[in-house]
Amino acid sequence: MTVGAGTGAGTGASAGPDGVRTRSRGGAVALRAHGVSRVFGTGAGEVHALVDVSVEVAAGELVVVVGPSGSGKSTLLHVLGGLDRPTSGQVWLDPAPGAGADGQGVGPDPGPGRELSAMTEDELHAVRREEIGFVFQSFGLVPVLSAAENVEVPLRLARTGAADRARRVAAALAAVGLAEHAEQRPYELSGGQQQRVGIARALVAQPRVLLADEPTGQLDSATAVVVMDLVRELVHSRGVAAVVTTHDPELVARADRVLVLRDGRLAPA
Ligand SMILES: Nc1ncnc2c1ncn2[C@@H]1O[C@H](COP(=O)(O)OP(=O)(O)OP(=O)(O)O)[C@@H](O)[C@H]1O
Repeated sequence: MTVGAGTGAGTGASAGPDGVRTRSRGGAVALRAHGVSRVFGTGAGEVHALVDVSVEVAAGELVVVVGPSGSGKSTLLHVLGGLDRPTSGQVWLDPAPGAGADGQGVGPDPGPGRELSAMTEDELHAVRREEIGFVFQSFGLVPVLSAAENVEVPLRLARTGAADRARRVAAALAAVGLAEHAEQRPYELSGGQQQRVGIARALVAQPRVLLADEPTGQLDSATAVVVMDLVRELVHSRGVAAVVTTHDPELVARADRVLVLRDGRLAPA
């Protein structure tokens, strides 16, 4: 685990000259933010929720974001996942390695990667549906649907064929240890089981990126550790680039790298 992440003491990590928080595992960069700021206008004035945040996340890397309440963790996740747009700065999926404007892969131009922050709403919808999995603190399951039907939702949205859907839902439920619970509705499952359904749903469409906002916030600490271990195992085995926010120090130990946000800024390592 690398804490602070500026210097990246893990495998294959390095700090770019522009202070980009580089990856700590060896996979290719899957997600990259450069100089991202987000300002909210409120009745009381401007809130600078994110200030000049730069970060890279590699395929197969689990990055955990910590920080006090209001430090910008959820805002960062929303901007990384295309649920919100930065006021300034850019977010890219699949930035090309070594294609930066300065020839070292660290400039503001990432080469032929796809800039999330410049996409139309329709393009963003498609990318969020097909390439980004979201996990929520409150699970976000549809109460009248079974576990299998909840997991199936992203595949229906992607118009995946019925036979393929059935196969992939069964595999996703098996991957989170819920093969025996496919027909149960959320209220018939424990909190940990419900969140495992949420994780299966997030991963069933085989996204490149997984974003989880306090995924264990409603779970007791023993269950939280089991769920986080599952997330870690799936992220590593499937090569997904994952960013997870948490307040729970126990979960931080599961991270490949920890980012600390304070007042919207990444704290130095
Ligand atoms: N839609 C919004 N409009 C105005 N201000 C907002 C909005 N969303 C977030 N903020 C403000 O931006 C700052 C960062 O909020 P954010 O939710 O990202 O923090 P957080 O670290 O996730 O907090 P918590 O740990 O309590 O969930 C806070 O001051 C918050 O009040």
